[in-house]
Amino acid sequence: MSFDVLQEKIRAMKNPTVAGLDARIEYVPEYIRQAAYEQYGVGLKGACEAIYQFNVGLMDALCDIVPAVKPQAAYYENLGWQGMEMLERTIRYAKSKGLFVIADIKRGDIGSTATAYAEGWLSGAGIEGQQFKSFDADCVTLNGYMGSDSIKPFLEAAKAEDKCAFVLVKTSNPGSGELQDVKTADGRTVYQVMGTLNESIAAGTEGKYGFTMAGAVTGATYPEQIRQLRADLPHTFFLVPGYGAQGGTAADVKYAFDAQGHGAIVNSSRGIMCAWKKTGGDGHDFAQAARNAAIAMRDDIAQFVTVE
Ligand SMILES: O=C(O)c1cc(=O)[nH]c(=O)n1[C@@H]1O[C@H](COP(=O)(O)O)[C@@H](O)[C@H]1O
Repeated sequence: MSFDVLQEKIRAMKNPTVAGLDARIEYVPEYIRQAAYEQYGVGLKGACEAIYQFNVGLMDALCDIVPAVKPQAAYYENLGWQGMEMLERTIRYAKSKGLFVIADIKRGDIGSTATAYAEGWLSGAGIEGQQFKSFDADCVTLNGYMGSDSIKPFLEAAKAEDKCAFVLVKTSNPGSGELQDVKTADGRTVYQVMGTLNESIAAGTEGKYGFTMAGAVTGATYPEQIRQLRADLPHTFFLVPGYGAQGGTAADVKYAFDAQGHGAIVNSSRGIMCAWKKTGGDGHDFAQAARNAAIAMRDDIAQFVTVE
């Protein structure tokens, strides 16, 4: 249970960051796309193979400096069943390289349906009384705004295998305040209510670092809210997206960490994947450019946070 596995990896690499794998075909260098199209044709299959080659190159370049990857399911669903098959291969490859895999699926539904999602992404599909592995991620993102019964099935599925989940609390997007910042009768914001509910659902699952298996998503674009949530939720591990491409800085994300530099991981997707577009090259340097961007992000955050 809990976030111990991820926290250990972060400590070993002294790097509390996760590389997003939000693979759009436009992010893949021309030479990789052309090779895939020659073999498989211009279409869904060719695009999937190009993205897979790109993902593999990124993971090879990043796996000794970044502890985790976060493939966003939308970019794979976008390509139909072949995209989902490629996502499964991407997850398997990531795990073979020792990377912790956060499947960014943002699911949320009634209990029975949540159970089906949880089996699919974490514990395996239940068939004739047995569990058969499907996507087998280490962690998922959830939209828990349907309430605790939409989250609990994931925690049940995660428990058996030391997996975990991040639940949306205060998201990074411009519209997040429209509902999440609304004040309730007792003066708390909706995101505070969500964060507290989420921590209470998972109470008792704290691991050796003190964090439960139900983490929270807190966007880098709202540093004051992160600071408040860190104080409110001492047992909640934070996923902090919005660094880089969305404007979040190292000075903003520092509030997500506790005094030991534990309890949070910061995501960058486009900032790492698309780094090659800023080198002036033709894309053959994409892996080195991603690696340099990941190292720069690590060092940037290290100015403010020391992981003990
Ligand atoms: O759950 C998430 O990861 C997430 C939550 C949130 O509030 N904001 C947010 O940007 N994300 C995801 O984090 C990634 C951000 O990508 P970049 O802006 O390219 O670094 C995308 O995969 C988003 O779907």
